[in-house]
Amino acid sequence: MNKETQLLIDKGEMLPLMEEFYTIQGEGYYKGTAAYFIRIGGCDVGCHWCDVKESWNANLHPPTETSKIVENAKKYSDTIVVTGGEPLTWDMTALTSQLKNEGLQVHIETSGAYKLTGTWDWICLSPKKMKRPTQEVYDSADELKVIIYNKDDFRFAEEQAAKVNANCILYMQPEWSKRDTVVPEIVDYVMKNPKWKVSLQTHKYLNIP
Ligand SMILES: C[S@@+](CC[C@H](N)C(=O)[O-])C[C@H]1O[C@@H](n2cnc3c(N)ncnc32)[C@H](O)[C@@H]1O
Ligand SMILES: Nc1nc2[nH]cc(C(=O)O)c2c(=O)[nH]1
Ligand code: SF4
Ligand SMILES: [Mg+2]
Repeated sequence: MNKETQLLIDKGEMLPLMEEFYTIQGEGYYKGTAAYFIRIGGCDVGCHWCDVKESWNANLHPPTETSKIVENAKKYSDTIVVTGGEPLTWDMTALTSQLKNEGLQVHIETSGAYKLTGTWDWICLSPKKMKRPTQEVYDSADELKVIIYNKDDFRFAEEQAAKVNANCILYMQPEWSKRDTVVPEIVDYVMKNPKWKVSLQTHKYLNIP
């Protein structure tokens, strides 16, 4: 990559764009809502069950001008979900300020592992054991979405719930490959601990992106 491109990426004026698609938000609070997804490449958190491992290597995704991403996205939806990869790998200031200038609602899906940049209407924090979220993300998260893969994840979920702000909505979401065993455990847990809600990856049941 040439120096000029690297400089623009450092400033958030270019981003490694993996894919973009108009779909229905499948997960969490906005489940069922039409939204345009911008998936930015690059993540070194390393979840072994990650369902988008192709996103991890940023070098495989073309550096794309942030202004072009915005010009395109605004044609599709009033609600934009920025995901990845881990979007907070990059400076989200330019992307979100341009999306906000277009009057769009801007949501993020993040592990919270890196510095919180950008202006967000909705922050979905999905914390990971390997790289813990920053305090700023705990303080700003609108929803906490803990992925349940095994029994220890219930303990981790409570640990994370103790760190988020009081208004944060709490979700447990089954890890997809473990859903048959984990869903009954989540159902039981949520009935016993009703501060939690269930989130499913409904797009996978609907066979949409
Ligand atoms: C692919 S991640 C990208 C955004 C960010 N890196 C993060 O982890 O929040 C988007 C969402 O999918 C969740 N996710 C990834 N793989 C999953 C799986 N196999 N089953 C259930 N949820 C999964 C993540 O926890 C996160 O909430
Ligand atoms: N439909 C749909 N909803 C989603 N919610 C979060 C997703 C993500 O990968 O960040 C996702 C996704 O990939 N597709
Ligand atoms: S943090 Fe997100 S993108 Fe990165 S490996 Fe974990 S689930 Fe995948
Ligand atoms: Mg997904």
